[in-house]
Formats: sequence, structure tokens, C-alpha cells
Amino acid sequence: MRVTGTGLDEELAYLAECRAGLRRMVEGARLNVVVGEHVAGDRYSAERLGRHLKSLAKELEEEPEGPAFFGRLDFGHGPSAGDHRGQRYYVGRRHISGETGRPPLVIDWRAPVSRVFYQADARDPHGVAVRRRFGWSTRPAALTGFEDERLGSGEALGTASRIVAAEIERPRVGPMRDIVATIQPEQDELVRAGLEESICVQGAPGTGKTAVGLHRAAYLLYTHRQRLVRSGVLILGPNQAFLGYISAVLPALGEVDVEQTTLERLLAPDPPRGTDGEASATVKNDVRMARVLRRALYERVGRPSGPLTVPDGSYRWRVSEERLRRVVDDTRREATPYGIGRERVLSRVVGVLREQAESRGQTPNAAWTRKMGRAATDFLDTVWPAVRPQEVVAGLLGDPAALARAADGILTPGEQSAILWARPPRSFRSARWSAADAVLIDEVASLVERPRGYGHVIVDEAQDLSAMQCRAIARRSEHGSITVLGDLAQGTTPWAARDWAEQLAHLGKPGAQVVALTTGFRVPGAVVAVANRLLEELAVEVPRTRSFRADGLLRIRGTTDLRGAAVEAVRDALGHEGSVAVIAADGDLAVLAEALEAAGVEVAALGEASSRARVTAVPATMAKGLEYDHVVVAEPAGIAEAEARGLNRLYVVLTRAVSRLDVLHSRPLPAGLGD
Ligand SMILES: Nc1ncnc2c1ncn2[C@@H]1O[C@H](COP(=O)(O)OP(=O)(O)OP(=O)(O)O)[C@@H](O)[C@H]1O
Repeated sequence: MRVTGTGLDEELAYLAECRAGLRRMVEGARLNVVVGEHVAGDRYSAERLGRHLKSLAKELEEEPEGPAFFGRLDFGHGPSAGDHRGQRYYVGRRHISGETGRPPLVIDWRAPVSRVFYQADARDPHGVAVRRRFGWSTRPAALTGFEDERLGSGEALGTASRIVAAEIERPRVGPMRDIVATIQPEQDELVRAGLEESICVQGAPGTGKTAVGLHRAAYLLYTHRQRLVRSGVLILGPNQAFLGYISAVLPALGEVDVEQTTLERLLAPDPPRGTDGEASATVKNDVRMARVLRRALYERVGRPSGPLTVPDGSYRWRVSEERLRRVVDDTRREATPYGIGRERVLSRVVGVLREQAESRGQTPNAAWTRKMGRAATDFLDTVWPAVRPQEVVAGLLGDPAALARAADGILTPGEQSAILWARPPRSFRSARWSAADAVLIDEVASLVERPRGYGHVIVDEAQDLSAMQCRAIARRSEHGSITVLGDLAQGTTPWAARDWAEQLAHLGKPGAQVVALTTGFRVPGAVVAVANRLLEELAVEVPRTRSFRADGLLRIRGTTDLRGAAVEAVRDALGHEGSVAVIAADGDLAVLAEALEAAGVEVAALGEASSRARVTAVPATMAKGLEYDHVVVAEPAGIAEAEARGLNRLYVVLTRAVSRLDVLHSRPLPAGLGD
């Protein structure tokens, strides 16, 4: 290893060239925005191209002084260097073109050759003689130094790199950042898996699952841009606070065309107006509901009773009851969506009428066909009525007899009464739908008409999804692939997955490979040790984590004055750099926040973007996926007791700390934390 200043002048000169290159690109992008409309083939592409170029121009302008590159590869002269023999490449967040006719100044981190930057090591240098990592200071961004690894001579730092360690251990300020400069080899494998591949990443807290998912989205868009920009990439996260935390990563990587939302919002843009008790939510989220709903929908399909007669001038056409029954039965057997089934029944009946007309020597035209269609509408509405998905669900939840028919042999009487509305609304239009109802409505809607699919779907915190929620995602990725991210140990919903095979089957990708990540980049070693102890109590089979980080501080303190101890711990935390969170059971948080405010500490509520306070009060149920430099956990027993999977919740809460964790308790610690 060499950590030297030699060559820094040359690198600074090269940086100046890169910045000049960026300025040329800004000019070019601005011009292209003007002419974009003329070069794109159609309006849709023109709009996309225009947006892309505008955002590129804007970003380049906003960040002309940013870190233009983070790595350099000097290939050797041996045969293993292949086409890159003797070449030097700079690797950065984005491609920077050279002057006309000259090679690029910086290669995008997603380009094929950049893979070597992440994968090369002393055992397999991939033809690289020297890998150089650059260190940058932030605000203002300045190139401060570099580290060389002479991989060709068997010399590699791996995770001992000081630049890598500094990046991983840096305090967290503001929203989540990209990790392109320090992606680890096992993460890189997942980021660059092929588009056709669906993968499931089981990773302990802080192993970079979310980071991998976001970078995978960026990688896939770079590698398959044409295909994915049209079909779309969707990222699903657990809640708005989490989405807010991760929302800046993809735009910073130049990717603005990714839909990032929660499943709840995707299914129902308006917030739910109703709620479910645990018993009813559990039944509604059970996979058996899919069969109940299908029955309820198809129960609407009737049996023709009597022939259909249609007057047509001096004739009366007649279709026999038996023929009508065959049309309906054949259509049912074809298993097309309900809505298409309805169209087919109509067109088949009209087809029978046409045959009769033709055999009478008539030549039916389009106007005649329309007329026959209108004449058959009453029949159609009786045997295959148009439906609204909400109406079907309301028909079940509001009518014990209808529910009993649809759920017979599927749900027990107790389960049926758990989901029945105590006071049914007058019409389905005034129903106060809950989040679980939205999933049921979506299930019915997809039986009527297939929903829009995405090219790739990334699902974070996937262990928490119910079977019915998984099905909603499966429908949207039927012809695409998915990346499933999660941790069985962090499952907190009543229906949280206990193994991945079943969850993947519900997600429609039973064959997806499950890959484990076990190196934690967030949580310091001392905290990981405590979390691993708690893991023993959680009854899930997951590999233990080891921390990349030797730094960090853990304090577990008993107290008789929880509020006073929390104020003291937060004051101490504010003496350090970085973000601070106070996490407690949802019901215990308000008094702590009040105590802090009373002591003159400014506290922001979670998601309160306008606040400048460094301290955030985080309800335990909202902590998932988030991270703070210093975390004060108040009364673990309260968190563990608040819900059925309270110990899993506590495991989530304890693993939010990046640098320091204070655990304060006035009551005995829950099992696993006690000793
Ligand atoms: N290779 C890396 N280099 C630098 N930082 C990294 C790397 N991998 C992960 N991190 C950082 O570690 C932290 C944890 O990552 P992330 O949130 O993706 O983990 P996770 O597995 O999703 O965690 P959890 O399950 O607890 O939500 C983030 O701040 C992320 O930026």
C-alpha cells in the first residue's frame, strides 16, 4: 500500500480538465434541450429526452465542482488485461466526455470496465496493475489525496483502506447518500445482476440492502435504458419517512425516472379513511382471501334462462338458451380477465346473430353489428354484468350471507365475522376503506383487468408484506423481474414472513435466488454484539452479522428518572457531530419530547422536513430503514410489550445507530438484552 502525496498535482490538473469537460457537456446539453424535440422519433420520446437533458444540464450546472471521479484503474501489460492493456481509466459518478475525437475523461461507474474497480483484488487483479482511490473533502468538495493498491504485485487493502473506512464511518447528516465510491464486491455482484434475474437479498441491519437496491435501479437503467424507461422501474418502501430519507440517492446518480412510493400509495393514492383491528387485518391479508374474492366476482356471472330474441326489421333473430349457455361457459373456461370475458360474451352472441343473418343472405355491416350489440346489452348485463371492484368488496364486507357463500369452506365463521362491517355504509361509494381493503379492491380490479406492469420492481422491507400485498406486487412484475430486499429478523407485521421461499412464491418469483449479506456498514461492532444477542430470541433462521466498524459506543443505563436521563443523553449527543434520534414506544414518545423541549432542546417530529432541529423524535413503529448518528432508546421493555412482535421491533430500533447508542431503562430489560 502507498498513501502518498506524490502525483496529487497531476491529479489536480486532470481534475481541472474534467471540470472543463463538464462545462462543455453543460453547453452541449443546453443546446440539445433546444433541438431535442427534432431528434426524437415521437412526442413521448421527445418529452423523455427533453426531461433527461434538462435534468442533466441542471445537475451539471449545480455540481460543477463536485467530485468528478473517485477511482482510477491502471491496467498492466499482461494478457489478463485484454483490450485494456496499458490503459488508464478514471471512474466517477457520471461519464465525462473528452474533447471531440478523444476518449472519455471519466467512465461511468456502471460501465462494464468499471466493474473491475469493484471486483479486483490481490488474488484476482483482473489485469489491473494499480487501483487508486481518491479522497475528497465535502463542502466544498476538494480532492485531498489518494491511496494506491498495487494489485498486480499482490498488494491490496480491501476493507483496510482508510478512504473506504472514512466513507463508511462518516457522520450521517441529511438524507441518505450514494455509495458508488465504496461498493463492496459482494454488493457489486447484486447491483450488477442481469435484468432477467430476480434476486432476494436477506441482509442483517445496515448491510446495505437499501443501498444495493437503489444502485441496482441505477445500474439497470444505465444498461437497459431503452427498455426500462418505457416499461418503468418501481421502488417500494415501507413508509413516507423512509422514502424521504432515500429519495435523493437516485437523482444524485442522474436517475430521475424511477417511481419511488409505498405499496399503500400505489394502490390507493388517497390516505385510507378506515382502519382494521388486528383480527380483521389478519384475515384480509391472508392469501385465502384471493379465492374468496374470485368466487364473489364470478358469482355475478349468471346462467342464461331462456332464449334471446332480437327484432331486426321484418325478422326476429333467436339464440337458443342452450347456445347462450355454451357461450358463457366457454368464456368462463378461458380464464381471461373478467372485463375481457364480458366483451367476448357480447361479441360471440353478436357473432351467432351474424351467422343467422348471413345464412339469410344478408351482408351485415358495422352499423348492424352495433345495433345487435345494443340489443344484446340487457342479456349481457344479466349474465356477465359490468362491475366495480369496490362494489364487489363492499358486497362481501357488508353482507353476511354473500360473505358466507363466497367464503364457504375457505374462512371459518369466526374469520368471516372478523371482517364483516359492523355498520355497512349505504353505498360502496361512501365506504371508509382501510389499507387492507385497498389490497382486496386491487385483487378484484386485477381480476377484471390486468394492471400495468413494470420492467423491474425493487421491494424494500419485503419481510413485512402479507401474502395479499405480495400478490399485488406480483401482478405488476409478472413480465418483469424483481429485487426483494429484507431481513426476516426485522419482521414486525402480524403476517411477516418467516422464510423467503413462501414469500417469493407469493411474489410470483419462486425461483429467485436468495443471497445473504452479512457485513454491517451502519452499526458499530459493540451494538451488533447486543443485537446478535437479541437475535437469539427472535425464532428466525438468519445469519448473524459482523460489523465492518470497530468504532462506536454503546451505553446501557438503568435510571429511575427516564426523562431526565433522556435529556442528559441527548445533550451529550449534541456535543458530537451528526444526527440524533430519540426512539421510544409510540405511546411513550410525547412525554419524552416534551421533557426535551422543556429543557430547551429543539426536537423535530419525524418527517418534519422544514425543521432545522438536529434531534428527531422517532416512534418505534416508524424507525424501520432509518439511521441516525446517535440514537437514544428509551425503555426497551415498553417497545417490546407494545405489539406481538415487539422484540423484533426492538431489534430494528437498536440497529438504527451509526456511531453511538444509549439504551435507557427504568424497568427490567427484555430477555436477550438483560445480561
Ligand atoms: N459499501 C458501502 N460503502 C459505504 N457505505 C455503505 C456501504 N454499504 C452500506 N453503506 C451504508 O450503510 C448504511 C446502511 O445501509 P442500508 O440502509 O442500505 O442498509 P440496510 O441493509 O437496508 O439496513 P436496514 O435493514 O437496517 O434498513 C447506509 O448509510 C449506507 O449508505
